[in-house]
Amino acid sequence: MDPMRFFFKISFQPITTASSLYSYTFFLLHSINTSKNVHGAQEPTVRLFLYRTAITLRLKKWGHWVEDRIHVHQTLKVPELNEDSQEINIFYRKVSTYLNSLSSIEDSDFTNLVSGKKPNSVVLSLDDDQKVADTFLGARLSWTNKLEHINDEINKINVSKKTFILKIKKKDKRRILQAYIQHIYRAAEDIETRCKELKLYMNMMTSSSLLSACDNRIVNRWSSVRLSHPATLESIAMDSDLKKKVKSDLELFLKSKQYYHRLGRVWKRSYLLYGPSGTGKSSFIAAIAKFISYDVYDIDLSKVKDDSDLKMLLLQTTSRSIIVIEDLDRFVTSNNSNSNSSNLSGISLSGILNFMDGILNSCCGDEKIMIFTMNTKEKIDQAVLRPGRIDVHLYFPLCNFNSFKTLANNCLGLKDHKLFSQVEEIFLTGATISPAEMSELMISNRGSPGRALRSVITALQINGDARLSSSSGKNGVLLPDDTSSVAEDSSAYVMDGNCSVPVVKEIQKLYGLLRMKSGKKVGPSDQFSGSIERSR
Ligand SMILES: Nc1ncnc2c1ncn2[C@@H]1O[C@H](COP(=O)(O)OP(=O)(O)OP(=O)(O)O)[C@@H](O)[C@H]1O
Ligand SMILES: [Mg+2]
Repeated sequence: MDPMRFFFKISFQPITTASSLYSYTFFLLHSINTSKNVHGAQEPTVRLFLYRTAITLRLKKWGHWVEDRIHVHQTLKVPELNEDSQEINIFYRKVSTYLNSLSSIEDSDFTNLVSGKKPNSVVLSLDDDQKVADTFLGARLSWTNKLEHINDEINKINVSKKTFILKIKKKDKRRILQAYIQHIYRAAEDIETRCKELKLYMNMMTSSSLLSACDNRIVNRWSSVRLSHPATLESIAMDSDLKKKVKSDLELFLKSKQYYHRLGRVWKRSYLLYGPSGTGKSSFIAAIAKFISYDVYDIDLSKVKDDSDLKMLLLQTTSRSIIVIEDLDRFVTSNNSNSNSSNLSGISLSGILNFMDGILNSCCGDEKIMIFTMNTKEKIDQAVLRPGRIDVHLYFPLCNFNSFKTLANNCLGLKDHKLFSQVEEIFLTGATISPAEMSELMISNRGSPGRALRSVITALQINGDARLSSSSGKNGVLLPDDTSSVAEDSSAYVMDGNCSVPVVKEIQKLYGLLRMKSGKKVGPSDQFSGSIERSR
């Protein structure tokens, strides 16, 4: 046989099974024998290694065979349907998901490939009567996917019954069975979460007729679509350290069920994303949802009738989800705090505060992330921002040179270009632009990177000029208490209420401007494109 053809035939099988290993051994030895071996001295070593590995595997298999004959085993059945109710046995589903994820199924000589739940995904699936091995806490277990055909004498039909059969040593059963079942549940839930198709839920308007028609019934207030937003954490232009911190914060949250429960707290975490328009806040929410595989419940407050309607919406959310309220600053401002009302007719400020941290959060399944977005947090009622209601504050700034580079890489595939230095110099003058505007310029000129960068430079110059002329009324000094986007930008540096850093930033900008006007080249500023502030 042509060795290359043989190689292609076997190369899709993992090498870990004995049979595959024999095939590889055969192929390699065949190649060694048929080709002129340039490494002639190594041939015996390779041959020895392959024989030794294959023999070890075979001996291991025999060892298991002998062990299986010596020990008393017990067999446990997991039927697809519950015997009494004939409803689906949930544990059967979990076992199926779990077994199909085992690495030993990949090693089988034969297995099925079926389409997964995500578009274009393919997953492995056990075949009828196929056996698969597993190990847990040092015990060896064997599963069989049994399909029984039963003759139903009464109804005169043939019925197929699917069952998973677990073979376990009697001595191991008492020691590991309970823990093993919990392990299967946990692993299957993790896989289901990762593989599920994400959904975006939106609240529907409550019409009075709908409510009166359903006086005594709970109406589902959510409608859902597939969450198909293409943003990922990788595609968001953001300070890389900040991105890492957010990722590890989320990962820690996911692992902290016991911790939260021990503290007697609801297992939830709240984020505030704030910053000018077009800086990626909404895209970031979609990216987080994908990162942790959570559904998103997007609450449009203008469609919420009153406080109890808001409570009902929360009650109808499921665990492992992200609850989002966008543009909260439009609805809750500090002016309303005395009147205990929001800018919405039926919803009170206390209704929103209770929504954020109230007892209801514990009634609708925990493991929730709450995300609120706003353009500025200056005018928001401070009660909204207190720790517990908002755990992490994330600032989304306008573009700096680093985020420009990320966008140039994402949109134009450019890692470097001769015009980069010119872009950097303009950023040092304090000129800036939103990532939305920047990416739009790049995408519409993607056919010519040079033209795209020149259009970015022009846009930055125009924005810079506009900023200069607007600040000239203040003797050319950008004040830190300016409530324009500069003041917003400066809050990225406020950690634990220290307000001295923004002034430094303004001086840096002014310095950059003066250096550029005098024609001298300025080194890259150490700008930080975002911040993570924790309120604990
Ligand atoms: N930091 C960023 N990285 C990558 N793309 C971005 C970023 N910011 C904005 N964009 C792009 O700009 C567009 C608008 O972004 P997005 O809607 O997320 O902004 P936003 O902050 O939510 O704005 P608004 O406050 O007006 O709701 C999106 O298409 C997104 O891809
Ligand atoms: Mg948005």
